[in-house]
Parts: sequence; C-alpha cells; structure tokens
Amino acid sequence: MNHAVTMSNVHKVIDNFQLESIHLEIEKGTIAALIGKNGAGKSTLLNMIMNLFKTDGGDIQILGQSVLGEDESWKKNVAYLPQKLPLIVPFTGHEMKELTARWYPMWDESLFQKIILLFGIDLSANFKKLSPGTQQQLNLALVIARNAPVLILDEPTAHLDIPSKQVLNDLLIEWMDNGERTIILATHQVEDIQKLADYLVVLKDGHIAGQFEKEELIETYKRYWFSEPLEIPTLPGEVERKESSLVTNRPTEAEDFLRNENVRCSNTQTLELDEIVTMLLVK
Ligand SMILES: Nc1ncnc2c1ncn2[C@@H]1O[C@H](COP(=O)(O)OP(=O)(O)OP(=O)(O)O)[C@@H](O)[C@H]1O
Repeated sequence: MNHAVTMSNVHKVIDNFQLESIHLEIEKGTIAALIGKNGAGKSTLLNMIMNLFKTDGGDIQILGQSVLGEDESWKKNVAYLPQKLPLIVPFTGHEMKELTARWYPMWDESLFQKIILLFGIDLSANFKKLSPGTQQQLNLALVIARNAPVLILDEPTAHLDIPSKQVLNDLLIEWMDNGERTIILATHQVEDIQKLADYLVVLKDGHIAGQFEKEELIETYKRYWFSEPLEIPTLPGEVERKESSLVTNRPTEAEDFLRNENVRCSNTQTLELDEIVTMLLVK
C-alpha cells in the first residue's frame, strides 16, 4: 500500500456546488499541493477527506483505512489544519498546548517547543488577543507537533509574514525527512508550491482537472519567440498565442510541427511556475 490518501468516485452536492466523481491518489512520502481558483472546492475536498463533510457516495481512505465507517482509528494517522477554525478560543497558548498534547499519543513536545521558538510565540498570551498571523503560527505548531504521518494543511501561509513563510517551509521539509510522511496542502502561494510540492493537484469547478509531477510540468511548458508575425495553424498543445510568441505543453510535437512548416523560432524559453499555474487554472 503506497498511498497515504485515496479518493474513489467521491461526489457531493452542496447547495449549488457539486464535487464531481473525484478520483485521487496521494503517494506516501510526497507533498501534494492542491490548487484551484477561489470556490473551486479545495476546502470542501479536504473537509471530506477528514469526514467533516459527508460524501454522497464513493470511498475515502487514509493509509488504507476508510474514513467513512464506524471505526475512527484512522484519525490518529492524520493531523488537519482547516482554513478557518470554528471556535473562539478562550485559552492561552500554554493551555491550548496542554489540551492538545493530552489527546495525541504521538505528541512531540520538543518539536512543539522548537516551532514556538522559531516563530517567537508568547504562549502566555490569550489566543484571541494574538494577531491572525501569530494565531496561525500557534495553530501550525499545535498541528505539526501531533506528529501524525499524514498532515493536511488548508492555506497554511495565508496570514504569515515573509520570514515566517520561510520558517514554515524549512520546518515542513525537515519534518518530511524524518520518516515516511505525507503532506497535502491547499495553497494560493506559488512560493509554497515551488519550495514544497512534489505534485500539483488541480481542482476546477469541483472536478480534478489534472495531477502533475512538478518538475515534469516545468519541463512540459515552452514558449517560442518568432521574429515575424505568426501565420501558422494551431500548434500541438498550444495554450497561448501572442503576436510573436506561442506557448505549448507538447513541445516535442510542436517542434516537429514547426520544422515541417519550415518556421524558425528566434528564441525558446521555459516558463516560470506562476505562469504555468495560471495557465492550468484559467485555460
Ligand atoms: N457549508 C457550506 N454550505 C454551502 N455551500 C458551501 C459550504 N461549504 C462550501 N460551500 C460551497 O462550496 C464551494 C467551494 O467552496 P470551497 O471553500 O471548498 O472552495 P475553495 O477552493 O477552498 O475556495 P478558496 O480558494 O476561496 O478558499 C463554494 O461555492 C462554496 O460556496
């Protein structure tokens, strides 16, 4: 069993929104970035993995165990940080830590203290008086220190300042090195994807539009520049055409095509990840 999370034919209707027949396999030992435009269904999908939203059908497994049955022992294998926490917390950081640590047998106190120190969090302050960024830092410390083999984070860097984002990315990379662990993170931040993700899972209007290995994806997209205005038919894999440039995601076929058409390009370039992500989400 090589999968940390699988979803088979999962579907769900919530008011006017529909998650359509989701098939997803997240390999153990990898980091998957779940990306999609606002309202694409990322948080809904993560809530369904955690069985917080009931499915209308299909199956979801974490480390081979269905999350939909009576047996809830799968919960020890996953730590989840939702985008929005539903509670107004009347506790200090110290109290929150005591309450959380008690529930989780794999709690790693030294990791927790290390994260608190790295972020510089005052644990004696009341949670509700902390800034949104500091609240997010504390929530991250509470969730990462649970040390579950599967970590699910919904927009973990949304409120963090630039140095804290770096701290978190370094922490997560180090955390991954320490055993067979898996992270799924929903994010809008290209830096998170760039630094962390092995795979990108693209969600569009409630369906999975594709799952891509990041390095392969970067190799796949190419832009060709031409010194003369273009008058050629659509290229294989063409995803963008401007006056003197073309982008394709099937470069080998596109280059054969250009040769056959006797068209020479003046320059070729790979694309930045943010451009590729934009094309994946809007085209
Ligand atoms: N509890 C709910 N009741 C009704 N509709 C809901 C509920 N939760 C989510 N939705 C709807 O599901 C759709 C997907 O929302 P979701 O929050 O999953 O998107 P998202 O991709 O996480 O968006 P964002 O990037 O803005 O966080 C939206 O149309 C939203 O209105």
